[in-house]
Amino acid sequence: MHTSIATVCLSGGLTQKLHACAAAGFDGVEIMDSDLTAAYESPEEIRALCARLGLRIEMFQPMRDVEGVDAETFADNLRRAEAKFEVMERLGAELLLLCSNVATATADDDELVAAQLAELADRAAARGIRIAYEALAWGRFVRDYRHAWRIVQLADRPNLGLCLDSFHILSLGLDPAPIEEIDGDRIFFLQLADAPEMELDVLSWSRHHRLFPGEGSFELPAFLGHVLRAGYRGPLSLEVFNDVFRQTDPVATARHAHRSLRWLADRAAVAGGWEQDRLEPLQPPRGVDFVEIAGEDLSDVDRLLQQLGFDFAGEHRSKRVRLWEAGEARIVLNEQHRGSEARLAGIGLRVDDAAAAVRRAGAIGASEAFRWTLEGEQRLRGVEAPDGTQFFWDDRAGRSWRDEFGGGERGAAGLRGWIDHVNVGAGWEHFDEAVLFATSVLGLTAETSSELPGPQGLVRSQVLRTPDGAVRLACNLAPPSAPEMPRHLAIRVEDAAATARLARARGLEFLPIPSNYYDDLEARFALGPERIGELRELGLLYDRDAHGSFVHFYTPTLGGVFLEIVERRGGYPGYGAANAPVRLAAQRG
Ligand SMILES: O=C(O)c1ccc(O)c(O)c1
Ligand SMILES: [Mg+2]
Repeated sequence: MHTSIATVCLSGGLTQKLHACAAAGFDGVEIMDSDLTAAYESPEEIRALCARLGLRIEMFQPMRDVEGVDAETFADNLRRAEAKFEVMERLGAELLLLCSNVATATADDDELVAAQLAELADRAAARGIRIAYEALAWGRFVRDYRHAWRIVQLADRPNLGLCLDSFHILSLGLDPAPIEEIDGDRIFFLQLADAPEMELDVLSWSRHHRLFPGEGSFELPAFLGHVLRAGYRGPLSLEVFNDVFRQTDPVATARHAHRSLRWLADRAAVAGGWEQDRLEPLQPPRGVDFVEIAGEDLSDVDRLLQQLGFDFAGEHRSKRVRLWEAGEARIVLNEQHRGSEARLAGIGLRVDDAAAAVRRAGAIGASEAFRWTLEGEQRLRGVEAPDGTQFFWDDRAGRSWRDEFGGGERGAAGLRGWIDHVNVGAGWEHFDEAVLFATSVLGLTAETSSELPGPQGLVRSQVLRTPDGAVRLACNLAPPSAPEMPRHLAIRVEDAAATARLARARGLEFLPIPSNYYDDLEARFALGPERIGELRELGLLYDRDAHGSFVHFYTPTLGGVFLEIVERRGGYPGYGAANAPVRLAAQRG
């Protein structure tokens, strides 16, 4: 696989972008003329920089709105083209991207369009330049790649072919299967972009909301399969117009972009049954082994866990680390982090083959997590998520690392629990990347995202989980005004009311819930005075759907973390989303 990326995906000046592309491991770039025009470096200097960085200039987009116009306009377009061919020669670029005319075309006449493209191609041929014609979804007359292919066939020039762009094809709902009927040698270039489902005009959708493969709702592995089966062997090039990626660190974005291509090539290889570009198989985790909270002084978290009914399971024999347990729920408190307040720092996952998970993560470009490990201790290996949360894999069911803890008493307090879900949060600049990380590295499945009303506006929320629900992460998009939203850990218990009563008796204060909430609850579910009275007295939240019911409560926030206790009855699949506004408002105080 040859990888390429359009410079329009990244922020910064052209030379900065090129350095970022090279550092991320791309083999080539597509350059948009606006990037070159705004650069102080000459085309020769850009060419030399690319050569030094080991980047091929795969394609250059120097002009638009060329074909389907009257004779006078076309004559001027040819003059423009000659000037741009010269720039391409200086740049060392031999493939020119020509988008279908969106503005100046006056004739819906394939013969005329083909004749004009043929003339342009002949002039380009004299300079050794090839032209890739791309149907834009909002083209004046040419919007469908099959239409563009008919025109290219009519023009019949060896140096005129197609540029296929997944966005223009899939956004219009066009069937990608007939791509296989196109002669693969005439597909000169392939641009790849994903996108979320949206009700929006296609131009705005394309210019602002494209995503890297694996982050939206397009079936890109299947799409790529069609293109490869047509015989295309050119580079896979990302062309992602997105306001977030245009504002964030280009080095980080380029790495993120490269990871998305590795993911896509692997998925296409698996679906298509070919060996090339395969990664180690994805391993959906079997469960959560532990959750780690880190900070300088976690004594208030100790108190909280004791009040909730967790057992103190011991201190680590050589590190300032403590273990608390409630049945299958294991919480590690790590005080090796000077100067930081409590935060949710890591998650241990159980998999069948931890070494294979680490290899796959490395191949896809995830950063390995660093962890102090002393002689004789189990080495936990894992990776860092885009927001810095560490994920560790263990295939020994947690027994060996737990043996490193001593001096506690397991089973004393008697609370039985499981880690139900972990809210990992993500800043606005990491959200889409966090989704790709969870699917491509952790082997989780993304559910459709939803929006929860909060006191500072809607909070975008994305659940990532295993199909069996053994591992569930909730990723909430923090608003720019509150980038450090607290994260939380939800413990599932058999009886949330009993847990709440005991915790209250041990002095735990809950997040206060407004009385209006219980009036509303009674109106919605007619639970009866006794049940409502109990919920109100204990400060519990409630939800119900066709599958079952959900009772939960929240602890106060300690530093940057809080806990939630949940009880699921029947097959209730959700997270009490209806109660999120109450919780978010209560936490705001
Ligand atoms: O939005 C655009 O103008 C634009 C330009 C070049 C492309 O390849 C494309 O897909 C869109
Ligand atoms: Mg394109």
